[in-house]
Amino acid sequence: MDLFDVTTGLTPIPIEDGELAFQQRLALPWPPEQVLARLIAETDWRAEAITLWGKTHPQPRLTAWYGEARYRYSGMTLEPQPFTDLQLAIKAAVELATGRRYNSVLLNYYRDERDSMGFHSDDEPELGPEPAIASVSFGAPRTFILKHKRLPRTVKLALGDGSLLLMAGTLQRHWRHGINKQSTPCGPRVNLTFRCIL
Ligand SMILES: O=C(O)CCC(=O)C(=O)O
Ligand SMILES: [Fe+2]
Repeated sequence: MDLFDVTTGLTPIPIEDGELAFQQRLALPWPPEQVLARLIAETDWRAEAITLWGKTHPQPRLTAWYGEARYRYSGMTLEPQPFTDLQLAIKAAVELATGRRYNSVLLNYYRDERDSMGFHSDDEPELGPEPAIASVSFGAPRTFILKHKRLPRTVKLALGDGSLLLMAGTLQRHWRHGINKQSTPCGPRVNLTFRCIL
């Protein structure tokens, strides 16, 4: 099956050493601002700690892990909570749009312009060698930055309200991605990355 079949509405973004595809607006039964408000209110948000240079800090955003599988990253094991009805509805729309199945979701809540996500690859062994990771964003647009691990290449994408970004193929092996703090004030944003834990 062609991952980028035009009938999915996903448009490939040409990139070396990986696959990326983008859809401005994922088809959902509710307007994105309603989904954002419900995700903020209904998610069991956690302020996980990170250790940098031997010092422990709260992560600069809130997170939550839902679905059917345990997840280990950065030395933490996240026990999942069962998918909510809203997450299942978003997951169904994402599966239809991407032609792939997912069994888990990581939610990130960027409360304002000061929240961020450090550069990383989603390359944990339990995701498999060429994971499909579907990223859905609600709320304030933020700039998603991809940096190649060896080549001097940077790709910037504005991930707007209700958008869908699919990362696939060898992308995680060759690129890191992250979201920087920004100086321009902005409202809240919630991002969901649907994954398939093997
Ligand atoms: O918030 C985003 O767009 C990125 C999220 C991300 O990279 C992740 O959850 O692994
Ligand atoms: Fe990521």
